[in-house]
Amino acid sequence: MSVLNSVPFEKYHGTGNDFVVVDAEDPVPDRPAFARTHCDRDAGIVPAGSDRRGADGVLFLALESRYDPPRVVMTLVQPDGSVAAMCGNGARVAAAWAAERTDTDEIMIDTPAGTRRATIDGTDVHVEMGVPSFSPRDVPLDSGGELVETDVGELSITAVNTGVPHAVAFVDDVDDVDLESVAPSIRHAPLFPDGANVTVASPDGRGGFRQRTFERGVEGETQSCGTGAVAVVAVAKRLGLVSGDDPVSVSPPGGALSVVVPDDETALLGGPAVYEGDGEADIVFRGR
Ligand SMILES: N[C@@H](CCC[C@H](N)C(=O)O)C(=O)O
Repeated sequence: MSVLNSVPFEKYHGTGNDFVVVDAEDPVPDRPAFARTHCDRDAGIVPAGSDRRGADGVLFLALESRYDPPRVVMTLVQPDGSVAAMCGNGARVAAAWAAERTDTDEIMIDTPAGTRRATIDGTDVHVEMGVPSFSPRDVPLDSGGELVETDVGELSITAVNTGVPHAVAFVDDVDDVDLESVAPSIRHAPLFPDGANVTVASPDGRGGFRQRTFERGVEGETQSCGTGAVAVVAVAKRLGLVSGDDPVSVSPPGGALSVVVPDDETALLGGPAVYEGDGEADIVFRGR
């Protein structure tokens, strides 16, 4: 491993889902190596102003401020070096970062899963997340039909794509699930040719849901997952647990999100995006 130089970074989190943010104008030749090294929870970077080491991913953001509304191209490189097609909390962070630089309250975010519109209101950011799909081609699933309340590993799951694939299981109490132990066999099940994020949800007693997600790419549980929160409400609607177009509160361990899943229109994800601190990160080649 050779360290040649450094780039400025900022750190943001969306309900505890935390990201190192690097301006794509600053060249980082080996992005997977950079993400593997700096996201490490034991040895990764700590920004000035924060004591949380490492991150759930690196957001490389390319701002195109000549457009109205301004656009930002978002590339999320995860701690295992993979690139995620979409990230709900990452998109909220990308919008907050771009809004800060353009003094606007509306941003278009270009992601591998499509272009998403975001609106900013103080620290709250709402992102249009697209229409969730249960189709085997979209999830994707190695199956002739949709996967609804089907036993896979130790959970009864429903598969949905909300920008990335999720296997969602409703349980009595999310705290009773040993996620690190039950999730990997589902995350790697041959049924999911691209793998899946594994999300469990239980009623919060107030009409919303509690949520926990084991993330592909992080290969562990995160404090929050935005595509997972949308997946919870999409599956809840599919199973008849909720109806209508009203916002539903979804609470991962890191905070509270607001989710709207209309029948055939784009879903909406809302919640805070918070600046944590900044610093300089070594540029790393041939990372672990
Ligand atoms: N934390 C994200 C999801 C990131 C992508 C996921 N790990 C994958 O690879 O599918 C979110 O907030 O949506």
